[in-house]
Amino acid sequence: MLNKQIALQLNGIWHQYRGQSPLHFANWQIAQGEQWLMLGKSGSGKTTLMHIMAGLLKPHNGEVILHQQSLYQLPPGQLDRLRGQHVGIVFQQPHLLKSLTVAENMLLAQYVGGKAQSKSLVNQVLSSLHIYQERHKKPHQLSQGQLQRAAIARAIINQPTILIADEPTSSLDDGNAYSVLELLLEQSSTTNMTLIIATHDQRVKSRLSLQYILS
Ligand SMILES: Nc1ncnc2c1ncn2[C@@H]1O[C@H](COP(=O)(O)OP(=O)(O)OP(=O)(O)O)[C@@H](O)[C@H]1O
Repeated sequence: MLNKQIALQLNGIWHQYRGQSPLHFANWQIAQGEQWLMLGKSGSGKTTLMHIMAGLLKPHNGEVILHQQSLYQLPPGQLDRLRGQHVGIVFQQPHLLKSLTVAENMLLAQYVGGKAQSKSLVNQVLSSLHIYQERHKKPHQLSQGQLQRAAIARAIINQPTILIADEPTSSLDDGNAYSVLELLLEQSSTTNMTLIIATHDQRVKSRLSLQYILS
């Protein structure tokens, strides 16, 4: 059997917001290319854990190991670099700069990620997500489905090895939800990108078999 490379590992993580009960998270080992669902009722800590996994929130305790590096033991500059190199994030609400067009948002993401700015790569990614025609539009000129696809394009433009998506389909109608989900799964399969989707969405649950459940 092939020995799959471990992409991300959580050991002994818990976090406590001021004045709240601590949130404890079970240990989790994720191999490169795996496609996981993160499930849990509202308030169970899904968004918190995604931020911890992505290097955006240091937990009170425990270790996040991303490609053999213990994230929060790194100095901030190195943590940012490692995150920029490996992790793409799709937030619940698309994070695009309102004053820039879709294509300009992608070019900015390349710049911020320390990559060469490449219009041809931007065009290729926008085409693969079926929003090439919308490249000169600003976020407020897009439909919800187009906006979410643009957010996915922004998250994958730097070819992350891990994509973390927080409720990526919850605001979409059935047609758009299925197409966004298929795009995420296809992107993950063709590039061996690890995929982690937090969701309440029944339409998503039936398509992924690996599940991490928050209690
Ligand atoms: N910045 C914060 N300050 C204080 N408490 C917070 C903060 N962010 C989240 N919480 C609390 O932590 C708990 C977990 O929140 P979190 O957003 O991670 O849950 P979730 O599972 O993503 O919820 P939902 O499915 O409703 O989005 C909740 O009780 C929430 O009120």
